[in-house]
Order: sequence, then C-alpha cells, then structure tokens
Amino acid sequence: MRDTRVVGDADLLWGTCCDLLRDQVTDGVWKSTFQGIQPVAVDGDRLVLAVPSGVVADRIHGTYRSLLADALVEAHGEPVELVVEVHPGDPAPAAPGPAVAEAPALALDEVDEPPPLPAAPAPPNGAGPALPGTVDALYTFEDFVIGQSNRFSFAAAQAVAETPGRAYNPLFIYGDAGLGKTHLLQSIRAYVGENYPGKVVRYVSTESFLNDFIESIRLKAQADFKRRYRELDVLLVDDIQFIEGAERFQEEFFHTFNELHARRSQIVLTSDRSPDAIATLEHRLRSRFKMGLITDIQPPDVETRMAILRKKAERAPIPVPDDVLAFIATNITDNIRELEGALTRVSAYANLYQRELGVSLAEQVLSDILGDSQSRTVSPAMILEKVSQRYGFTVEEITGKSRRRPLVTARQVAMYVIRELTDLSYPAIARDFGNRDHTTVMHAVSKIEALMAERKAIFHQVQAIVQELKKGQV
Ligand SMILES: Nc1ncnc2c1ncn2[C@@H]1O[C@H](COP(=O)(O)OP(=O)(O)OP(=O)(O)O)[C@@H](O)[C@H]1O
Repeated sequence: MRDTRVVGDADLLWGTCCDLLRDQVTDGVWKSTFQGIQPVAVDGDRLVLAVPSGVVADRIHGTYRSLLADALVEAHGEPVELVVEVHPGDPAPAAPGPAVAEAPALALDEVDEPPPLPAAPAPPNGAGPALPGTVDALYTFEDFVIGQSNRFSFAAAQAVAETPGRAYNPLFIYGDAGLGKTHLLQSIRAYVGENYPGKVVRYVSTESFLNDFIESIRLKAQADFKRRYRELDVLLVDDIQFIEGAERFQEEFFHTFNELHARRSQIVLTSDRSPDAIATLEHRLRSRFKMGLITDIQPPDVETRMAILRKKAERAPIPVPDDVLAFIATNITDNIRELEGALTRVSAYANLYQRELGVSLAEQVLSDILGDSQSRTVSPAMILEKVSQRYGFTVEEITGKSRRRPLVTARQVAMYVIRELTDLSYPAIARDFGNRDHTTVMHAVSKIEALMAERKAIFHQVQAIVQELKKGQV
C-alpha cells in the first residue's frame, strides 16, 4: 500500500533522482532496472521504493548501488537510507493508461549487462511499467489545438480512439514534420488506455519496429515478434514512410497488417507523405494503406498558431501576455516546433532575469532568429559542429555512448536544437545519436526546455547556438 501522507514527496524525490539516473545509464539498463520502480513513501531521510521483482532488487543492491546512492544525494541534498520492497505485478499508479510503451528495440551493443529478464509479470491488459511524468503523457487529445489545418485528422483520430477497430481501418494520417502526427497517435494511445483498460495497445516508431524485426531474425525469435505485434487490439505506427526500401520488413508488415485487420484490431499509420508518394512501397501494401481513411494535416493558420501558443503557455514558468503570443504567432509561420521554441526562450529569459514580459522584450530575445527564420536551412551536421565548438567535445563524443556529465548536457542541447531547427522526428534524431531509443531524445528535449528557465548558463548556450546558426555563422 502506498502511504498517501508522504507519497507526494516520494514521487518528487524519486522523479528528480530518475532525471539524474536517466542520463547515466543505457536505455537497456534504464528499461530493465529503473523504469519499473515506484516510489512508495519518504520519511525524513528514508526512501521506500517498490520494485517489480527480486532480480531488480538485487541489481539495485549490487551493480547500481553507488550510482543510485549518488543520484539520491544529489536529488535530496544529503544521504538517503534506501528501503527496497518487492511488489510483483504492482501497476504503475501514475501511468497514463494500460498502453504498452514502445518496444525496447534494444541495440544490443548499447546494453552493458546481460539481456534483461522480464521485470514483472505483465498485468492482464499488457501494460508496461511507466514513470510518473514521462514525456509521453504530454500528448493527449485535450492538449491538441484544433484548427482548419488539422480538424479532419483530429476527428478521425478521436473516432478510432472511441471505437477502436470499428470506425476507419486503417487510419492513415500524413503531413509535414512537426505538424502534430505523433501528438495524435499518442493521444489515441492515452485515450484507449484510459477508456478501454482491457485492450492491448502498442505505439511504435517504424524504425523501432524494423529494428525489432531485424533483432528477431538475428535471435531466431520470430514467434515472439509475431506475438508482440499481432496479439494486439490497437497498433499505432509512426513515420511509416521509413518502410521504403525495407523489402523483407514490408513482407512481414503485410502479414501483420492482414492478421490485425482480420481480427478487427485498429491500425493507425502516420507518414510525412501519402501512400502514393512512398516510392518503393509494394503494391499490395499500398492498397492496404488506402483501404480505410486517409487524412492530411496542413501547416496551421495564424489563429491556430496563436491557440497552440496559448495552450503551450499554460506550462510556461510565468504568465505570457496575449500580445507576446500574437507577436510570435505572426512572425513564425509554418513550423510548430520553432513556434514552441520561441515561446520557451522568451518566457525562460523573462523568468531568469525577472523582466516584465512584453513585445519589446520578445523582439529583443528573438531578434536574431526572426530576421531570416524561414530562409536558412540548418542541418543536423551544422548543429553538431556548433555544439562541438561551444562545449569542446568532438562530434563523435557528442553522438557517442559516454555518459560523463558535461558531455551528457552537450548531447542533450544538441538533441534539443536539432529537434527545434530541423524537420527530423524523434526516432530520426535518435538514430543520428548512435541508434538510441527515441524516448531518450524526448527526455532530452523536455529536460533542456525546463533547464532553460532555471539556469542562465544553459539559456545562453542554447540561445547563442541557435542565433549563430540562424545567422549562418557555422
Ligand atoms: N494542433 C496542435 N496542438 C497542440 N500542439 C501541437 C499541435 N500540432 C503540433 N503540436 C506540437 O508540435 C510539436 C511537434 O508535433 P509532433 O511531434 O506531433 O509532429 P509530427 O507531425 O509527428 O512530426 P515528426 O514526424 O517530425 O515528429 C509537438 O510538441 C506537438 O505537441
């Protein structure tokens, strides 16, 4: 039983500790050991954690003992006595729903310990353990701003979430990068998770799906792979255009699709282009993609941009007046990520320096960016080079595996800037950083966003990198 009197503090302490740990372990270790841990209570300097199995408890007492102790000291300010309880099958209380987290798709060279044992018996609905406050929870239908440009896609996504497998099957949503496709997919996942606790949902990026397929062949575990992707009620596949050129995977996906469709499981696909524009898509797969409903998302008009900013401003560190939002919405026109980045910078600056947030301050903070924001194309290579110059690490170090603290910050800044200034999706960025899991990039982006409002050094580093790139100073 969770002690409700002190559990809030425990969540806070453990959440901070997780932020620190997440940067220091591989994705494999994170998922096999730390992700399923739940804070139970904190009492003075004593923290009680629930772990899903004896195996995880052993790892915490053994291999990760000092790592965890250091993170707890840093999070709490002084040493913490740790009590570990084994709670098999304890569902995550703050999980957004029973949806299955993205398949681990472990790149085996990233795992610095033997492949993990299943951490806990899965609850009947297939729920994976989830952490309070994971970035995915940000994406819900409630947070999605509806406008002319996305109304139809939103309505279709909501319809399939409300009646999975009954409305349109498959639903195929396409549109340029950064216009909200991932947001809609994650919203379906959260909605079904909340409203249909019995249904098994899987969200997966096409790259992870493909990795998983390749691994299943390598490990001769195809039966397991089939079970993971075919025994589902809802399959949500992001960025399906990456299936282009992967012939064997197209064949496999064709059979997966047919089986899911035959059992009336809902399939939702997103892509940066229509099925007809995916060049090397097998004919039979193309016709499957077109047999349900196809919707597209266009760049938002100024009212929608304004409304998106207003929504986003609810999470800003200080209130942002409407005229500042209008200034940003009129000056940044076709890229929602850049729109959000501008708001983050302006509100972070006003918060850090306790300045009144008005249009003139916004103009000042964004002056260099606004000059030619539409014209200059910034590539990931240029961003990595710039981050490398500023932090004094080589590009190989920044995209590599070492988890030394200053290097991790440089890496997270690079991920943040790439996400904001280029069209690359989370999985595509993750691939450029040594085939990491895309959730690592999501985590880095939200972490840097938060740090910009708290630490002047980080704010100025990001600001300088973005401005210099925009001015073409490579
Ligand atoms: N209509 C909207 N309302 C609120 N936020 C939005 C909307 N559209 C996009 N966003 C936000 O813009 C950002 C980019 O959206 P998202 O990642 O879903 O784009 P995408 O189309 O999946 O692009 P990519 O495939 O490149 O990742 C996210 O932070 C998302 O929450």
